[in-house]
Amino acid sequence: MKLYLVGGAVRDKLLNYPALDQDWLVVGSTPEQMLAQGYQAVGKDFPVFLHPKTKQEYALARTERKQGQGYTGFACYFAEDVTLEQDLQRRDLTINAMAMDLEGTLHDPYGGYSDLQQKILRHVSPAFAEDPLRVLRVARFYARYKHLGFHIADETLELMRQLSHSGELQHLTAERVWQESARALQEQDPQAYIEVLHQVGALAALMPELAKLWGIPNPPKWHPEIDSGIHTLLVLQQAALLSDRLDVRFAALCHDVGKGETDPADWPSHHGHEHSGLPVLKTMCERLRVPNDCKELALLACQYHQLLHKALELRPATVLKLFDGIDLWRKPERLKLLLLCAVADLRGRTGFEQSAYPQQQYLTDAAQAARAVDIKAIVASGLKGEAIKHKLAEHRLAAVTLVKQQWDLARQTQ
Ligand SMILES: Nc1ccn([C@@H]2O[C@H](COP(=O)(O)OP(=O)(O)OP(=O)(O)O)[C@@H](O)[C@H]2O)c(=O)n1
Repeated sequence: MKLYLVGGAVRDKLLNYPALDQDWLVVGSTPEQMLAQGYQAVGKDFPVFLHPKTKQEYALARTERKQGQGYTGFACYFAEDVTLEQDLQRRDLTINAMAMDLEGTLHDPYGGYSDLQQKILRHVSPAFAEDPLRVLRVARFYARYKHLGFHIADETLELMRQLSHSGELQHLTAERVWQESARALQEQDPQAYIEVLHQVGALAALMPELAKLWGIPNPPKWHPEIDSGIHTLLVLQQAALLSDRLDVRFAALCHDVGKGETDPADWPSHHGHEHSGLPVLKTMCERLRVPNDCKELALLACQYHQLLHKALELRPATVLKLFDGIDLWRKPERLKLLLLCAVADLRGRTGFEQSAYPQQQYLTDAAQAARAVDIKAIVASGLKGEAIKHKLAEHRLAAVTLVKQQWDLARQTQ
């Protein structure tokens, strides 16, 4: 039997990019031989084994043929006679279809090295279409390597377009779509993932609530970029500069879904989009089985982003209502995360990329003052039940009022 390092590990080694895991390919072996050598079988559908010591993955060379629709319809053939070239041919991109043997020799039958040097994401063969998730994978690799100058080959974009319009994406499970999207959102250029999905029609198939935003105008005074879809991409880009967190990036992506609900007669204004977006976003998150932390932050960003922008004009009582609404008291970190989305929302407009956002410091100061109110002292004063709640609210209001007075004074003297 012969062993090869394959896939992402080879690609990232040649790119000098940090690789997370190492996948090995075994040519000329059988499950029985692998088990006899102490490997542990883990693959349910494919012949994959864990090395007894390193626990790295070793897969037997295989060919695959799609049967029927969706992910589960695969006929997988593995036997001692499956060659390296055959196994590499069933893979998605040429840069993922290279192998390196234990002597360090590169095996590259499909031109992966040349594509890597020319920075091209190109599919290996028509077998690409056998797993529609690959449309999302290519967009994710683009989000990862765009800053290095990579682009997607025209013929691959065309294939992605055909797959997206064929209805095949509808057969992907929510788990696979979310897993791929979550990984993509954590890449260096997450907006590039959404942009490509939109370009090939995959966004309309998987997240129509977001795809709908393209073509919907905003007032040019506040949004020189005008289009709500372009704004969404810019906001996600800014969010990625501000935070590595998936929940923040997802919330930034979704904050404006309500604009898709505005009556075109009211364009370019979107009065009330913070509220009209909520049921739409909830449906989208439930369909995609978005984890609760991401879903909750996205719903709050949708509901409160406008109020955060107006923070400096709000009465202290309204600031407290905002704090109640986001449950600042039990989840203090939320305000910080929502403010990151709000900063991204402001800077995600052409010409506003460097804008200051004093609301961030003001609300941080107000929250700190409100949270510093000593509940124990109120309880110790002998008050009971509702009276404690009222006194607490009174003290918090006084604390926020003081912060507001200091801020107003500072702004007047500037
Ligand atoms: N739908 C898929 C999934 C995987 N692969 C192949 O399996 C390899 C390993 O897949 P995976 O670990 O998912 O991706 P990596 O390429 O290792 O990338 P990452 O760095 O994102 O893990 C890929 O390189 C590719 O050759 C594929 O062709 N089609």
